[in-house]
Amino acid sequence: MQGIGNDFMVVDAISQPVYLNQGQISQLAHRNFGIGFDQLLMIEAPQHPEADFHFRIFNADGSEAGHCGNGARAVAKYVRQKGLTWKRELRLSTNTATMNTVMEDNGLITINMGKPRLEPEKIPLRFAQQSETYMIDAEGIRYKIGAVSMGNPHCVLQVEDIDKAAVGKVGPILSHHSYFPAQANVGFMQVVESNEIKLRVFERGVGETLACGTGACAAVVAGRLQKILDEKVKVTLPGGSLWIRWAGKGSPVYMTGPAKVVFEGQIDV
Ligand SMILES: N[C@H](CCC[C@H](N)C(=O)O)C(=O)O
Repeated sequence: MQGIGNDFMVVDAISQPVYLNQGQISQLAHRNFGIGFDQLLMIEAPQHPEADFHFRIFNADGSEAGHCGNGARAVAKYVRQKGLTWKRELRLSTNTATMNTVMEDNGLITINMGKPRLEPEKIPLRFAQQSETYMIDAEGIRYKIGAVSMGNPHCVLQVEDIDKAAVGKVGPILSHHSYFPAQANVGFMQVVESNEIKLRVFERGVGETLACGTGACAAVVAGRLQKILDEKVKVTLPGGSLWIRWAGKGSPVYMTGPAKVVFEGQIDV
Protein backbone atom coordinates (compact mmCIF):
# COMPACT_ATOMS: atom_id res chain seq x y z
CA MET A 1 0.00 0.00 0.00
CA GLN A 2 0.99 3.63 -0.29
CA GLY A 3 -0.09 6.91 1.23
CA ILE A 4 1.11 9.77 -1.05
CA GLY A 5 4.16 7.76 -1.93
CA ASN A 6 5.12 6.55 1.57
CA ASP A 7 4.86 2.83 0.91
CA PHE A 8 4.17 -0.14 3.12
CA MET A 9 3.96 -3.86 3.31
CA VAL A 10 0.80 -4.48 5.34
CA VAL A 11 0.41 -7.88 7.03
CA ASP A 12 -2.70 -9.25 8.74
CA ALA A 13 -1.17 -10.85 11.85
CA ILE A 14 -4.66 -11.57 13.26
CA SER A 15 -5.73 -14.31 10.85
CA GLN A 16 -2.26 -15.84 10.61
CA PRO A 17 0.82 -16.18 12.87
CA VAL A 18 3.61 -13.83 11.71
CA TYR A 19 7.20 -14.15 12.94
CA LEU A 20 9.66 -11.75 11.26
CA ASN A 21 12.92 -10.69 12.87
CA GLN A 22 14.80 -7.44 12.24
CA GLY A 23 17.05 -9.04 9.61
CA GLN A 24 14.12 -10.51 7.69
CA ILE A 25 12.25 -7.19 7.77
CA SER A 26 15.21 -5.22 6.43
CA GLN A 27 15.73 -7.87 3.72
CA LEU A 28 12.05 -7.67 2.66
CA ALA A 29 12.26 -3.87 2.69
CA HIS A 30 15.10 -3.87 0.17
CA ARG A 31 14.05 -2.24 -3.12
CA ASN A 32 15.94 -4.80 -5.25
CA PHE A 33 16.51 -7.94 -3.20
CA GLY A 34 13.17 -7.80 -1.38
CA ILE A 35 9.64 -6.54 -1.86
CA GLY A 36 10.66 -2.95 -1.14
CA PHE A 37 8.90 -0.64 1.33
CA ASP A 38 9.49 2.25 3.74
CA GLN A 39 7.68 0.54 6.60
CA LEU A 40 6.14 -2.84 7.49
CA LEU A 41 2.74 -2.48 9.19
CA MET A 42 1.75 -5.51 11.26
CA ILE A 43 -1.99 -5.56 12.11
CA GLU A 44 -2.77 -7.29 15.42
CA ALA A 45 -5.81 -7.84 17.61
CA PRO A 46 -6.54 -4.87 19.92
CA GLN A 47 -4.63 -4.77 23.21
CA HIS A 48 -7.42 -2.91 25.03
CA PRO A 49 -11.22 -3.06 24.71
CA GLU A 50 -11.81 0.36 23.20
CA ALA A 51 -9.52 -0.20 20.20
CA ASP A 52 -10.70 -2.04 17.10
CA PHE A 53 -7.20 -2.95 15.88
CA HIS A 54 -3.60 -2.54 17.01
CA PHE A 55 -0.76 -2.16 14.54
CA ARG A 56 3.02 -2.19 14.89
CA ILE A 57 5.38 -0.26 12.64
CA PHE A 58 8.84 -1.41 11.51
CA ASN A 59 11.11 0.85 9.46
CA ALA A 60 13.09 -0.39 6.47
CA ASP A 61 16.14 -0.96 8.71
CA GLY A 62 14.02 -3.26 10.89
CA SER A 63 13.75 -0.78 13.80
CA GLU A 64 10.34 -0.50 15.46
CA ALA A 65 8.61 2.88 15.60
CA GLY A 66 5.73 4.09 17.78
CA HIS A 67 3.58 5.74 15.15
CA CYS A 68 3.05 6.14 11.42
CA GLY A 69 0.47 8.62 10.12
CA ASN A 70 0.39 7.50 6.49
CA GLY A 71 0.43 3.93 7.76
CA ALA A 72 -2.62 4.51 9.97
CA ARG A 73 -4.65 5.53 6.91
CA ALA A 74 -3.41 2.41 5.09
CA VAL A 75 -4.43 0.17 8.00
CA ALA A 76 -7.89 1.79 8.22
CA LYS A 77 -8.40 1.11 4.51
CA TYR A 78 -6.91 -2.39 4.56
CA VAL A 79 -9.02 -3.85 7.38
CA ARG A 80 -12.22 -2.77 5.62
CA GLN A 81 -11.02 -3.96 2.21
CA LYS A 82 -10.12 -7.38 3.68
CA GLY A 83 -13.49 -7.67 5.43
CA LEU A 84 -11.96 -7.60 8.93
CA THR A 85 -14.53 -4.89 9.75
CA TRP A 86 -17.39 -2.99 8.11
CA LYS A 87 -17.11 0.07 10.36
CA ARG A 88 -16.45 3.50 8.78
CA GLU A 89 -15.08 4.87 12.02
CA LEU A 90 -12.31 2.85 13.63
CA ARG A 91 -10.18 3.25 16.73
CA LEU A 92 -6.62 2.15 16.08
CA SER A 93 -3.77 1.82 18.54
CA THR A 94 0.00 1.64 18.18
CA ASN A 95 2.63 1.16 20.89
CA THR A 96 2.59 4.89 21.68
CA ALA A 97 -0.72 6.29 20.44
CA THR A 98 -4.45 5.66 19.96
CA MET A 99 -6.37 7.36 17.17
CA ASN A 100 -9.86 7.62 15.68
CA THR A 101 -10.10 7.19 11.92
CA VAL A 102 -13.03 8.17 9.65
CA MET A 103 -13.49 7.04 6.05
CA GLU A 104 -14.77 10.22 4.30
CA ASP A 105 -17.34 10.03 1.48
CA ASN A 106 -14.68 11.27 -0.96
CA GLY A 107 -12.44 8.26 -0.20
CA LEU A 108 -9.98 10.23 1.90
CA ILE A 109 -9.34 9.22 5.50
CA THR A 110 -9.32 11.64 8.44
CA ILE A 111 -7.41 10.67 11.56
CA ASN A 112 -7.46 12.22 15.01
CA MET A 113 -3.75 11.79 15.69
CA GLY A 114 -4.02 12.72 19.37
CA LYS A 115 -2.25 15.58 21.12
CA PRO A 116 1.36 16.38 20.28
CA ARG A 117 3.86 15.83 23.08
CA LEU A 118 6.07 18.88 23.62
CA GLU A 119 7.82 18.16 26.91
CA PRO A 120 11.50 17.35 26.12
CA GLU A 121 11.42 14.12 28.13
CA LYS A 122 8.43 12.91 26.07
CA ILE A 123 9.97 13.61 22.66
CA PRO A 124 12.69 12.59 23.80
CA LEU A 125 15.03 15.57 23.51
CA ARG A 126 17.98 16.29 25.78
CA PHE A 127 16.95 19.81 26.84
CA ALA A 128 15.87 20.73 30.36
CA GLN A 129 13.30 23.39 29.47
CA GLN A 130 10.43 23.07 26.97
CA SER A 131 10.51 25.77 24.29
CA GLU A 132 8.96 26.67 20.91
CA THR A 133 12.43 26.39 19.38
CA TYR A 134 15.79 24.95 20.36
CA MET A 135 19.32 25.78 19.12
CA ILE A 136 21.40 22.73 18.18
CA ASP A 137 25.07 22.87 17.10
CA ALA A 138 26.18 20.19 14.67
CA GLU A 139 29.40 20.01 12.68
CA GLY A 140 30.13 23.70 13.14
CA ILE A 141 26.63 24.89 12.18
CA ARG A 142 23.93 26.19 14.57
CA TYR A 143 20.40 25.00 13.72
CA LYS A 144 17.19 26.51 15.05
CA ILE A 145 14.68 23.64 15.31
CA GLY A 146 11.24 22.77 16.62
CA ALA A 147 10.90 19.42 18.43
CA VAL A 148 7.60 17.52 18.66
CA SER A 149 6.48 13.96 19.34
CA MET A 150 3.38 12.51 17.71
CA GLY A 151 4.23 9.22 19.41
CA ASN A 152 7.53 9.30 17.52
CA PRO A 153 10.28 11.95 17.66
CA HIS A 154 10.41 14.83 15.15
CA CYS A 155 12.92 17.61 14.58
CA VAL A 156 11.58 20.39 12.32
CA LEU A 157 13.64 23.13 10.70
CA GLN A 158 12.55 25.94 8.41
CA VAL A 159 14.25 26.40 5.00
CA GLU A 160 13.90 29.14 2.37
CA ASP A 161 13.75 26.80 -0.63
CA ILE A 162 12.70 23.16 -0.17
CA ASP A 163 14.27 22.14 -3.48
CA LYS A 164 17.68 23.36 -2.31
CA ALA A 165 17.45 21.86 1.19
CA ALA A 166 20.42 19.58 1.98
CA VAL A 167 18.12 16.80 3.22
CA GLY A 168 20.61 14.00 2.44
CA LYS A 169 23.40 15.76 4.34
CA VAL A 170 21.70 17.55 7.24
CA GLY A 171 18.99 14.91 7.77
CA PRO A 172 21.29 12.18 9.10
CA ILE A 173 23.33 14.69 11.15
CA LEU A 174 20.28 15.91 13.07
CA SER A 175 18.51 12.54 13.11
CA HIS A 176 21.45 10.95 14.92
CA HIS A 177 22.31 14.00 17.05
CA SER A 178 23.09 13.22 20.70
CA TYR A 179 20.26 15.59 21.73
CA PHE A 180 17.85 12.98 20.29
CA PRO A 181 18.56 9.83 22.36
CA ALA A 182 16.03 7.83 20.29
CA GLN A 183 17.10 9.56 17.04
CA ALA A 184 14.54 11.69 15.18
CA ASN A 185 12.62 12.12 11.95
CA VAL A 186 13.88 15.41 10.45
CA GLY A 187 11.40 17.67 8.63
CA PHE A 188 12.53 20.48 6.29
CA MET A 189 9.68 22.99 6.05
CA GLN A 190 9.26 25.86 3.56
CA VAL A 191 6.41 28.21 4.54
CA VAL A 192 4.55 29.17 1.33
CA GLU A 193 1.62 30.88 3.09
CA SER A 194 0.39 30.79 6.69
CA ASN A 195 -2.00 28.02 5.53
CA GLU A 196 0.37 26.17 3.18
CA ILE A 197 3.83 24.63 3.54
CA LYS A 198 6.14 22.43 1.50
CA LEU A 199 7.85 19.64 3.43
CA ARG A 200 10.55 17.02 2.92
CA VAL A 201 11.31 14.47 5.62
CA PHE A 202 14.43 12.45 6.38
CA GLU A 203 12.83 9.55 8.26
CA ARG A 204 14.47 7.69 11.14
CA GLY A 205 15.20 4.14 10.05
CA VAL A 206 14.58 4.80 6.36
CA GLY A 207 16.09 8.00 4.93
CA GLU A 208 14.20 10.55 2.84
CA THR A 209 10.69 9.30 1.98
CA LEU A 210 8.15 10.77 -0.44
CA ALA A 211 5.88 11.59 2.49
CA CYS A 212 5.65 11.35 6.28
CA GLY A 213 2.28 11.70 8.02
CA THR A 214 3.50 12.25 11.56
CA GLY A 215 6.14 14.55 10.04
CA ALA A 216 3.42 16.69 8.45
CA CYS A 217 1.63 16.90 11.82
CA ALA A 218 4.87 17.77 13.64
CA ALA A 219 5.75 20.49 11.12
CA VAL A 220 2.35 22.20 11.53
CA VAL A 221 2.59 21.99 15.33
CA ALA A 222 6.13 23.45 15.27
CA GLY A 223 5.02 26.20 12.86
CA ARG A 224 2.00 27.12 14.98
CA LEU A 225 4.07 27.22 18.15
CA GLN A 226 6.35 29.68 16.31
CA LYS A 227 3.23 31.67 15.29
CA ILE A 228 3.92 31.35 11.56
CA LEU A 229 1.09 28.94 10.62
CA ASP A 230 -2.71 28.95 10.83
CA GLU A 231 -4.97 26.28 12.36
CA LYS A 232 -5.58 24.57 8.99
CA VAL A 233 -2.56 23.94 6.78
CA LYS A 234 -2.10 22.21 3.43
CA VAL A 235 1.16 20.26 3.57
CA THR A 236 2.65 19.42 0.18
CA LEU A 237 5.31 16.71 0.23
CA PRO A 238 7.17 15.22 -2.77
CA GLY A 239 4.58 12.40 -2.98
CA GLY A 240 1.43 14.50 -2.56
CA SER A 241 -0.56 16.63 -0.11
CA LEU A 242 -2.07 16.18 3.34
CA TRP A 243 -4.48 18.48 5.18
CA ILE A 244 -3.53 19.09 8.79
CA ARG A 245 -5.54 20.89 11.46
CA TRP A 246 -4.36 21.85 14.96
CA ALA A 247 -6.27 24.32 17.17
CA GLY A 248 -3.30 24.71 19.54
CA LYS A 249 -1.95 23.37 22.84
CA GLY A 250 -4.30 20.92 24.51
CA SER A 251 -5.95 20.00 21.19
CA PRO A 252 -5.44 16.91 19.04
CA VAL A 253 -3.96 17.11 15.54
CA TYR A 254 -6.20 16.04 12.64
CA MET A 255 -4.76 14.69 9.39
CA THR A 256 -6.68 13.98 6.16
CA GLY A 257 -5.25 12.15 3.17
CA PRO A 258 -5.47 9.13 0.84
CA ALA A 259 -4.38 5.49 1.07
CA LYS A 260 -4.19 3.02 -1.80
CA VAL A 261 -3.59 -0.70 -2.25
CA VAL A 262 -0.84 -1.25 -4.84
CA PHE A 263 -0.54 -5.06 -4.90
CA GLU A 264 -1.56 -8.14 -2.92
CA GLY A 265 0.38 -11.38 -2.63
CA GLN A 266 1.88 -14.07 -0.43
CA ILE A 267 5.45 -14.47 0.77
CA ASP A 268 7.26 -17.44 2.25
CA VAL A 269 10.05 -16.41 4.64
N1 LIG B 1 10.20 6.67 10.47
C1 LIG B 1 9.22 6.89 11.53
C2 LIG B 1 8.05 5.88 11.42
C3 LIG B 1 7.19 6.10 10.17
C4 LIG B 1 6.57 7.46 10.15
C5 LIG B 1 6.05 7.93 8.80
N2 LIG B 1 6.16 7.05 7.70
C6 LIG B 1 4.63 8.49 8.94
O1 LIG B 1 3.85 8.45 7.97
O2 LIG B 1 4.31 9.05 10.03
C7 LIG B 1 9.90 6.71 12.90
O3 LIG B 1 10.87 5.96 12.99
O4 LIG B 1 9.43 7.32 13.87
